[in-house]
Amino acid sequence: SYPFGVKTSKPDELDNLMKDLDVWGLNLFLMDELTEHRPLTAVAYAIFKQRDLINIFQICPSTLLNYLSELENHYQSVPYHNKIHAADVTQSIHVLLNSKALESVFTDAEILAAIFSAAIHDVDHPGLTNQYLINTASELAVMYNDDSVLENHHLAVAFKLLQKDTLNIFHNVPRNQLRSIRNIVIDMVRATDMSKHMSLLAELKTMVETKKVAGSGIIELDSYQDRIRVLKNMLHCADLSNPTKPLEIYRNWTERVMNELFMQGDRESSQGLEISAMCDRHKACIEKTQVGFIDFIVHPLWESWSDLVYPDAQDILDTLEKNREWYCSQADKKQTVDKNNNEKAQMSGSTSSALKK
Ligand SMILES: CCc1cc(COc2cc(C(=O)Nc3c(Cl)cncc3Cl)ccc2OC)on1
Ligand SMILES: [Zn+2]
Repeated sequence: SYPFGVKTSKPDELDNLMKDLDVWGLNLFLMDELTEHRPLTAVAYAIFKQRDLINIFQICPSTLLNYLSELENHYQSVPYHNKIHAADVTQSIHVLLNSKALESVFTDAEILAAIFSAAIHDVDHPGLTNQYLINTASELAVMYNDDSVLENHHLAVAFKLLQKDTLNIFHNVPRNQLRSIRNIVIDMVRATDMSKHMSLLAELKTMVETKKVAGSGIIELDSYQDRIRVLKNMLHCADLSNPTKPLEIYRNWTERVMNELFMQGDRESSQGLEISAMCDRHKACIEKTQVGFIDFIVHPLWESWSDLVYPDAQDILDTLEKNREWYCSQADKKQTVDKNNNEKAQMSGSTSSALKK
């Protein structure tokens, strides 16, 4: 049967899982299984329906399903930057948009742009970093002059698909409104480039310091610049949300992203290139990498976001801090094991040499 626009052999289980569409920590790996590997189409369609975007923008349901399906087909089967990640970021931004502090702050067009941006933000990702594509003078790097190469490519692929009449979900959107939606989407997806992280976080911190709040606790965003700053940071937070999810889900994402980075390291090694940071499967310490990732990137960002929407993101921040402690204890445990093994190796080395004498 076809509930939520996708085929499933387990309609009741899928129906049950979809009840958690608004919950932080929805299991998108289970969603992938129950939708027979169409998690993005199922999740994005359900969100469009729940937010009434289909009626508000007069979107033809079959065109929406065709577009989402085609978009999903253009996600490559790489370990991390695949359609499950796209579904995860789409569902995550959907939950962030529901923050009480942001209630009725954004227009329907801004909400449409945000959900659409999340769904498309990594389409046709090759499982390689911008730096690798630049270092190897790849087609994409030449096409985009080494500037946010992947992010520009994701945008171009997603908008190219819209040029087909059977896929153009914006067919009935007034031209000037489509113009502003396209500008927001381009700004948001370009802001997922990790090289923009520090400037994006600085903008968020400034907004928190100068935050204007109505009596109700709802944030007031007067200028377009402020609104787009919040939307860019929102997608960036959703993109960096793995460490804030339930531990077993987080650990699955860690395994996937490290596999993808290690595969790139293997390629670099076989091409005689220097292996990029974190990409050497023989040297990386996965637990330490995650603790560093949280301490230097993820926690600073989520601490600022939780200040902006205080107190709506407290539980998310708590989970992040608990997960950090778990990876830290794992790193310590690994350190102890390695130390013991080294001591044993030395012991056996010294005893065996003593025996030889
Ligand atoms: C900077 C420290 C660091 C950490 C890692 C591996 O950990 C992770 C890294 C990322 C991660 O870097 N994701 C990412 C984003 Cl948000 C935007 N553009 C490119 C990428 Cl690769 C997403 C999830 C992770 O673990 C669950 O690689 N480098
Ligand atoms: Zn992403």
